Amino acid sequence: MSTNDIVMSIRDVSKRFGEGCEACREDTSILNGNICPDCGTVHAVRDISFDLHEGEILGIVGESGSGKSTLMKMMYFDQENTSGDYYLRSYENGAENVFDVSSQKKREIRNEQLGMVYQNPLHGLKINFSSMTNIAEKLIAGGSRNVGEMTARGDMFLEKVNIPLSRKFEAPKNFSGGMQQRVQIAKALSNYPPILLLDEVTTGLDLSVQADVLELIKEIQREMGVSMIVVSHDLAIIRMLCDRTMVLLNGEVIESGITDQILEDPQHEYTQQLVYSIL
Ligand SMILES: Nc1ncnc2c1ncn2[C@@H]1O[C@H](COP(=O)(O)OP(=O)(O)OP(=O)(O)O)[C@@H](O)[C@H]1O
Repeated sequence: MSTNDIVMSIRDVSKRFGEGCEACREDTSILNGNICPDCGTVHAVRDISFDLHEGEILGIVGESGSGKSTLMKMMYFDQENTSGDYYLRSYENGAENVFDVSSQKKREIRNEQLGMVYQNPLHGLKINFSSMTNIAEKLIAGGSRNVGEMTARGDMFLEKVNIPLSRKFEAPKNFSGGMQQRVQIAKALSNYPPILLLDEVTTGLDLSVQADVLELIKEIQREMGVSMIVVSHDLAIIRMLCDRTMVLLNGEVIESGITDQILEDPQHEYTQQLVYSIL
């Protein structure tokens, strides 16, 4: 990592499901979509590189199966990469490939330097435990021990995401979908990670609830200056939130740049279809 304001660098990252064969490892142009016609290996993510800058929101857009979630899971160590490098400014000032560090160090990075908000709140929350307990769990994992401080931090973040404090000891299973996402956001932010990863966080919510959650994300970015990666199949959401955007198709980046430029002058035929579909 070189430039000072880069908080994350991804270099030539790939993920294959399957061993691959001589044919598809040497020449990915033989793939049918992202699948090798000879051996059936899925090339879910192929040689992706990008930088995330301090305070920016980077969008990753593409249709179902294009590799968005797989890429996000690798960044949060939910999934192992097949090849490539991953650098974080918050870890050894970007000098070490964090794909290669021990599993204990990866856990520390997850707990202290990254926040993740999943499409399905069941993946990010213990749905039967209270919102406050969910936040405390993340804080303890990040090294906190002082109960008073943890409670104060929990209150602060629940208020920030508009969860009434009168309900902080209630389990999120009793909450609406929008409220569950807001608790997930509070939990993900509670250790003040420099980077927040958001994977299809408004998919499945009513339009008005979706708008509230998107507004909250923008507000948090403005207030806290946290850098974000937003994955969505919906270009309208990307347009609302993201400074820069990468378009994925069959595991590859086919276009990237300033979001407004991509929307105004899409170069790739697939991006043109995406853009025209929201006009
Ligand atoms: N565990 C797995 N085993 C085999 N193939 C997988 C696995 N996980 C994902 N894939 C394949 O990898 C490709 C990329 O999937 P991924 O979930 O990353 O796409 P996506 O763009 O996030 O789609 P969606 O929006 O539907 O979640 C798909 O072809 C998918 O079938």
